[in-house]
Amino acid sequence: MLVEAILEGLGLVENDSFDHFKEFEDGSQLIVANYYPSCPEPDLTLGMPPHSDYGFLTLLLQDQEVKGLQIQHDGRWVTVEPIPNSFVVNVGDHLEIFSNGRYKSVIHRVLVNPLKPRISIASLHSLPFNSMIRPSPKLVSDASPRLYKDTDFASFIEYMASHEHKNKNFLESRRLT
Ligand SMILES: O=C(O)CCC(=O)C(=O)O
Ligand SMILES: [Fe+2]
Repeated sequence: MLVEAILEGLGLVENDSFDHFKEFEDGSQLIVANYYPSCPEPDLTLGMPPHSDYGFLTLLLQDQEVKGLQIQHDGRWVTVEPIPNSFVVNVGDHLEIFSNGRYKSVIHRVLVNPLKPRISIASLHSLPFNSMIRPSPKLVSDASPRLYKDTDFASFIEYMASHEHKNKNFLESRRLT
């Protein structure tokens, strides 16, 4: 549903939607359970450092009681208040690449709480692990040149094993300019 709406919003439904839908239906899902112990000195550390998610979309179930997730917006960190019975939906690197920059992968981090531990569950969705992710050809033109290199899981592993990740994030490593 979400992916359909996004493809429609990008103007791709009438053109090559069937190929895309099929690939997404056969796509990958990675579930991550995060546990952040309480920390007596929360100003000295982070639960999770700033990053963007590898994948197309992340559905995140936040702890209902203990906040901690922050997104970077206009150069500031903004706390994402937990909303009962709802998922936070994050745009990941693959959607930024696929949409040739029309959607922006969101940088986020997690603070720790001085008194209570926090739990979150993230479900990362993308194309199959062996698929190549590239800007949709329909979104590349003279007016909107291709911004990202081809990207697959192997390139992510290569990046993680390299020294590059100390200097820039994965998405930056895929930029052509
Ligand atoms: O714990 C959270 O709220 C966010 C977790 C997260 O960013 C991740 O698992 O990638
Ligand atoms: Fe994340």
